[in-house]
Amino acid sequence: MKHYSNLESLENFEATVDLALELKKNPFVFEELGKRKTIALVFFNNSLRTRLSTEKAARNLGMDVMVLNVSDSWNLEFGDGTVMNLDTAEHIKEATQVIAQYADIIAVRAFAGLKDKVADATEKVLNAFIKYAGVPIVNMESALSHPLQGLTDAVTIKETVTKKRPKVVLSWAPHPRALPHAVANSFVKSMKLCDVEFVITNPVGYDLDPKITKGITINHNQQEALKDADVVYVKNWSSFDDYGQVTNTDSHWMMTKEKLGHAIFMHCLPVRRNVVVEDAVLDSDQSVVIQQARNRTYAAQAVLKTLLENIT
Ligand SMILES: NCCC[C@H](NC(=O)CCC(=O)O)C(=O)O
Ligand SMILES: NC(=O)OP(=O)(O)O
Repeated sequence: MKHYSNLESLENFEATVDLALELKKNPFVFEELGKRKTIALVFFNNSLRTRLSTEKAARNLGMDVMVLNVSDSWNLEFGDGTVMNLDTAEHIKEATQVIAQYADIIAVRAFAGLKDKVADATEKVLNAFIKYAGVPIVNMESALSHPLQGLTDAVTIKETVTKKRPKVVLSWAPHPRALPHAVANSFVKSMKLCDVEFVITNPVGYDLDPKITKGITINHNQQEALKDADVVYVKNWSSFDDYGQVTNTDSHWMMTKEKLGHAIFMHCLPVRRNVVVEDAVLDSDQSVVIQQARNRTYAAQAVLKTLLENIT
């Protein structure tokens, strides 16, 4: 694996899930691997979990860590041949190569703009790093995917659910803001790689990219979809068809204790209480959201270990 840009980058998904579970038991066994190696974490957007868990993962492997919030740096230009006499002070071509002078691995977070479907699909920021930096790149949530989260979610289900071929439901929830599709996309891809019965439920007009959901049951009736679920993963996303728009805020789609039944509750966090999910769910033993956040460290560590082995 040269870069971790999406879940397909992994040569062996199942082995990586198992590696993350091993690393959770013994986090420091590879602490020599990353010695004298540096990772730069570059953020174009906010973060709590990804920022801290990726840093912790790198430190567990003996790496040095640097963090750059792009909002503290120069305004970046992405255009080709632009006459840069306006607001942008530095071109992404120089910026990526310069960061690579200080870092052996670069991890990048750059969300979808949600204004232009075609533009978001080009993964402009992630791909610029891959094209120009010349070092391995890790996706910390891009326009279309959040593969560190998708990997974590498979790890969390594997360690929590003992039932063979459990029923997993991805259930859309309302949200006041337009949110990206990345988390949902990577969860779908992750579940396609796991031995589970997988169903997606969302309102009409909120179907995810059909190229990603191909072969998966989408049920627009939430009650029907949730029947006999073992795992319920809740997430909001904005409309894909009416790209980036919030066309539905129906609170009936909020997850409740009653709807959850006997299932465990998952969410990538951050989550809006009593909008996306009611308190009674988050405050119950059925919620594994904190365990999920913990597992982010070991999923990131499995990815970084694999990348480090290829550069040493
Ligand atoms: N990285 C995990 C989720 C990040 C982002 N959520 C958010 O922006 C929530 C912000 C809010 O609730 O205002 C998303 O859905 O992709
Ligand atoms: N789940 C997740 O990626 O959280 P942050 O956005 O806080 O990093």
